[in-house]
Amino acid sequence: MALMRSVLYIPGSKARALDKAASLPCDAIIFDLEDAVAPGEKVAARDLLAQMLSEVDYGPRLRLVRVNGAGTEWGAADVAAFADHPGVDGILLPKVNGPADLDLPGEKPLWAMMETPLAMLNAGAIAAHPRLAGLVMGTNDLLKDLGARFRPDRAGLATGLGLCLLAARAHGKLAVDGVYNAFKDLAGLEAECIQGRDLGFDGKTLIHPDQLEVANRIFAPSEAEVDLARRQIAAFEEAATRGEGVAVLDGKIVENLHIVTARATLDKARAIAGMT
Ligand SMILES: CC(C)(COP(=O)(O)OP(=O)(O)OC[C@H]1O[C@@H](n2cnc3c(N)ncnc32)[C@H](O)[C@@H]1OP(=O)(O)O)[C@@H](O)C(=O)NCCC(=O)NCCSC(=O)C[C@H](O)C(=O)O
Ligand SMILES: [Mg+2]
Repeated sequence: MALMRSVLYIPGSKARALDKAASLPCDAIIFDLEDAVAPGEKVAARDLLAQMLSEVDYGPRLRLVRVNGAGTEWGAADVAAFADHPGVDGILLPKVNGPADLDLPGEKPLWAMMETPLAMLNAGAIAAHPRLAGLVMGTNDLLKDLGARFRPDRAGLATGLGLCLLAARAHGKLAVDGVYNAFKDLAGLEAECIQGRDLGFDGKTLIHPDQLEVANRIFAPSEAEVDLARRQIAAFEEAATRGEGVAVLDGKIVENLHIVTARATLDKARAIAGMT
């Protein structure tokens, strides 16, 4: 099972952070060449990143490179540098507007930043692209393009978040929530992680190592959820021995669909345990 609870952005220009990431408890890393890297550092960052990804062992962490957009002077060379790089698991494309933006050379899985109004309207077609592995919300750019304002309840983002989740799930793809900018405000991050988890996201993109613990905890099944999943499966199997298709547990019905969720919960808990 692909764990994506915590997905940490690291500027491709920062050698110290690139090195440090190999020991950080994140499920995935986005090595960023786009917004986190100043124009004057783009070429040097690409070279540094290519070298680090050849030399550093990032263990089980999924390694994604966010390249510059196709319309920039760096985009094509970024794709060429990483399309076949053995240290890279996937390419993350910024400001994707539609499925044609995913027609790239190479065979690596592609990830799409969902951060423009057009991407929201084309979310289904983007998620259906055969090379697309997952969607990553770019909530800063989306707020900017919508002319909306940040609010703790993320009302301005609700439609976009919902459309992208629907698209991802309709096509069996992963969906990762956007970043929480105030990286010292861990209580605010926790509230936003809970919201994203309850909407259905697989995890959260992060910008600072201090945010990892919150995302790893909130996007993992709790002990109570694991216990409930075990008891639901036991109750359902026991009902099945009596020829019944529905069990009752804690005053609530348990049907086959709940068992699918219960098994997924246990699979996720096992995958997390296997990481440590
Ligand atoms: C936000 C930061 C600029 C803060 O940097 P800094 O003040 O240097 O942090 P600290 O001094 O607290 O750092 C402590 C140590 O941790 C390492 N560190 C910091 N950040 C990272 C990181 N992201 N990954 C790995 N390691 C990190 C420092 O090197 C220190 O290490 P040491 O010296 O050994 O103690 C900074 O955190 C940062 O640059 N974050 C990433 C910003 C980024 O990537 N932004 C782009 C992605 S978000 C985006 O683009 C939005 C999206 O597209 C949208 O539209 O929404
Ligand atoms: Mg963005």
